[in-house]
Amino acid sequence: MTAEYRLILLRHGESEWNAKNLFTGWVDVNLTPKGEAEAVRGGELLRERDLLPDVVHTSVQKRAIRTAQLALEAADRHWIPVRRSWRLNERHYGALQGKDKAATLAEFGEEQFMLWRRSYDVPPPPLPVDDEYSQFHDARYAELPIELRPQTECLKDVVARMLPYWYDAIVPDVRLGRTVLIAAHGNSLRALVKHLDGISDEEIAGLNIPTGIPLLYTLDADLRPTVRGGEYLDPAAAAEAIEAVKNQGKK
Ligand SMILES: O=C(O)[C@H](O)COP(=O)(O)O
Repeated sequence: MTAEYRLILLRHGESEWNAKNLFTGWVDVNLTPKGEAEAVRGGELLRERDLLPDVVHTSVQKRAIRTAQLALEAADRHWIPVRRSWRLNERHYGALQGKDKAATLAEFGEEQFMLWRRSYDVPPPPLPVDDEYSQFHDARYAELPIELRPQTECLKDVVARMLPYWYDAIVPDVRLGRTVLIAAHGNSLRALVKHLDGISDEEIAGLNIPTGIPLLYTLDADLRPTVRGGEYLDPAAAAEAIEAVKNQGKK
């Protein structure tokens, strides 16, 4: 019989900087009340579908951590083991961190804006380590060798730093037959989806992940998705929210 494993991806709920339309990256902003409600709804969807996580993996950023906590509370799974890694953090947005998306689009034009936002291998300019929006000296990265602390990243960089965690920390949980919840970010989840679905470097530009809606992947014995793209637990809300993410900056 073919083994089937369950993996649930959850982008954090709306953050304060999502609401303000600012590039965020590694800046540690909180959830808005709407984002908190999205996280709770995400947990309710898990409970309704009997997809109760056995273990949760999060980034070290509070919008993902709090989303996981709120979702697990709503699913009555407060008690499950938690693991966190900087490798699940949002893409470091370099010098764009703290900048308004619409103003950046107006200043640099659509081509450059989309290159920075969605190209696979073009990072934004680096963020100086002493910039007000730099996290280079943040306590949570104190044990991270300085050569691993990014000052900017493209999606290709995120794939490279995320995959070791996937293979070494998440896959062993999946292989044990646990229902694994990953609470992370738009671009760290795009990196994982690219890997799982075998999406090309070009095609990945068109993939957007909405906040707060669980995305279920069922994986076969070789950890390949049985359904390419997985299944959003609220497909109608996901479709609408994906359009909104795609058009950020254009309003
Ligand atoms: O870091 C950010 O600004 C967002 O979380 C992701 O933004 P993006 O959809 O513009 O890449």
